[in-house]
Amino acid sequence: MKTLHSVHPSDFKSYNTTTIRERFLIDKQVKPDELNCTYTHYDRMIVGMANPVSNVLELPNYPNLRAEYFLERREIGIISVAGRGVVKADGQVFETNKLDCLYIGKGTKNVTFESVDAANPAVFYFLSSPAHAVYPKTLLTHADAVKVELGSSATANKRTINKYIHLEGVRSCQLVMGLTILHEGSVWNTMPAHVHDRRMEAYFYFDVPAGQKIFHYMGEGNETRHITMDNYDAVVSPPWSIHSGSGTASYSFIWGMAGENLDYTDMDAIAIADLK
Ligand SMILES: O=C(O)C(=O)C[C@H](O)C(=O)CO
Ligand SMILES: [Zn+2]
Repeated sequence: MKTLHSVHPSDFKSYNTTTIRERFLIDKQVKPDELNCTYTHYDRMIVGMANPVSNVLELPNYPNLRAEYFLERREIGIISVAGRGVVKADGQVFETNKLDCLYIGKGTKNVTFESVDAANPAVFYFLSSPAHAVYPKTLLTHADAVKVELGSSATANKRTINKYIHLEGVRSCQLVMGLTILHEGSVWNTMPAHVHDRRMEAYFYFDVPAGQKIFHYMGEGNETRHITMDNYDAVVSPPWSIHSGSGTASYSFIWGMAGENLDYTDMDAIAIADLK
């Protein structure tokens, strides 16, 4: 499993595009009949993607976890971003449609991913962080997620936030997870931008139309940089970094965090006028 190490904000200022991409971008991980994970040293979050087509894919036990099985000391949040799928967790069967979310707690020994229809295969994005307690396996449909409307068409940032795993939603030890859908004609996410010193964050962009790009902004508010991203690319955000994007078309993205607390609203906003 690939590893991403932590970066100091002072070092980040000297990074060129290639180095930023090497240190933060998780790209080209969605491949037919493959499950791929990246271990980050940001709150030990694992970022993974599974694209079962004709095979059943099992969540493996990686040697660097030094565990009996993947979820021995971890929890996992899984969101489906394409197709109809089936996730089996120690004999329990969960059927997923696009945008449904499944939480599986610590202590679950066997997790598998499969597609219902190989002609329209499922794509799963998942995040896993260390866990100290067992919370129940829970499937939350997109319809049942808490929705918050933000932004406006006038500022090209009209979007719907869907909260799945959070303090008042599906319970977890550390994971906070949901997804944001940009309305047609809106292209800016997370603007005004923010940081949260108590949590890292990862963004996974999807439903990016073919031939379009996301410009993802990172760095301290007074020292920003960008990288471009494609459909199904993920990027990690250290606690000192803004995480905001603009697309050349509307798109959606999954956000997920781990760290000190489960409070989605614990953010420090940065005024647009102060961004550099
Ligand atoms: O569009 C947005 O704004 C977001 O979705 C923000 C993320 O949810 C986030 O960064 C949470 O910390
Ligand atoms: Zn954030």
